[in-house]
Amino acid sequence: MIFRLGTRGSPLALTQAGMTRDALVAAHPGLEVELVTVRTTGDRVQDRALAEIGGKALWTKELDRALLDGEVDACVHSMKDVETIRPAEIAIAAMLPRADVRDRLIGAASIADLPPGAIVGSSSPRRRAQLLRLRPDLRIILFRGNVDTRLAKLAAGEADATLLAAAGLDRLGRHDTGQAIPIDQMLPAPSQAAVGIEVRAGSPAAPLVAAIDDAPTSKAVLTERAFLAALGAGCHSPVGALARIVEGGISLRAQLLAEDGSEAVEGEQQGADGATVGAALARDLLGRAPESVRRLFGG
Ligand SMILES: NCc1[nH]cc(CCC(=O)O)c1CC(=O)O
Repeated sequence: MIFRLGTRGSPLALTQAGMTRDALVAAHPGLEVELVTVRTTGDRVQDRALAEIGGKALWTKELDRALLDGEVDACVHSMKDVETIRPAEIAIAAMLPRADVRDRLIGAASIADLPPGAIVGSSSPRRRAQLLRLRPDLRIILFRGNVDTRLAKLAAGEADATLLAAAGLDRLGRHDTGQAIPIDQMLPAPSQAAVGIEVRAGSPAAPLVAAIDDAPTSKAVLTERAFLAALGAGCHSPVGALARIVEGGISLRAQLLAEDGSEAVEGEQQGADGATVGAALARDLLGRAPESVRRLFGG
């Protein structure tokens, strides 16, 4: 039997699919894994913000269909790009060990070092709001495309700086690109730096893939996703969230922002159960959020 693993075709997606294949083969010696590349709407449309054209489903829709039609046995995703609510027939069977969760700034040594009025390329509402919160003088312009495309735009002078996830840069071997921004300055996106593998619920692939699950990563990322679900967050709402395993359970930090960064609310909660912690922190933050922030969330 050949195990068919669906993936997007970007260099980062193919790297993550290769890591998944290696983990599957290590857990199941002799298993033959074939990568099946699927082009998604998110890959095709490069000139508009995702919010305008339909959101995160654009990264998964075509892969979901290939999975549900039985063309592939499993799909590899950056969990950050996977919608909070998934079709009932699809299950997240495993996550690979999480990479560096931080964002990296490329083009300046730190956020404080950016010249007054500098132009920063980013299409992420979270990064935009967090940057403007720290530096209201900055100008944020739309920057889309895969990691290499964005670095090329920066090199071409379209912006003074850009922000990218350390995880993606590291996985592409770009360990020296950019400066890591401390978590206290920029809380990462929920699920950032996590790779997840989805299967058809109840299929033979489910236990096979579950064998490579990194439990601490799954626990943290599922907590961040529970928080998002409880927020009723549209996927374009400016929100940061990071869970970590602590003695006796899980601790979750999160921040909600107004789109222009003028207002924000943040907090931290801890408990034994990730879903409970996520829901409790969502309730707490929504209860305290100023109107400019609360109206961005579905409640
Ligand atoms: N939205 C694009 C996306 N999805 C996942 C990553 C990087 C890897 C990750 O965070 O898991 C990126 C690029 C980026 O934000 O720099």
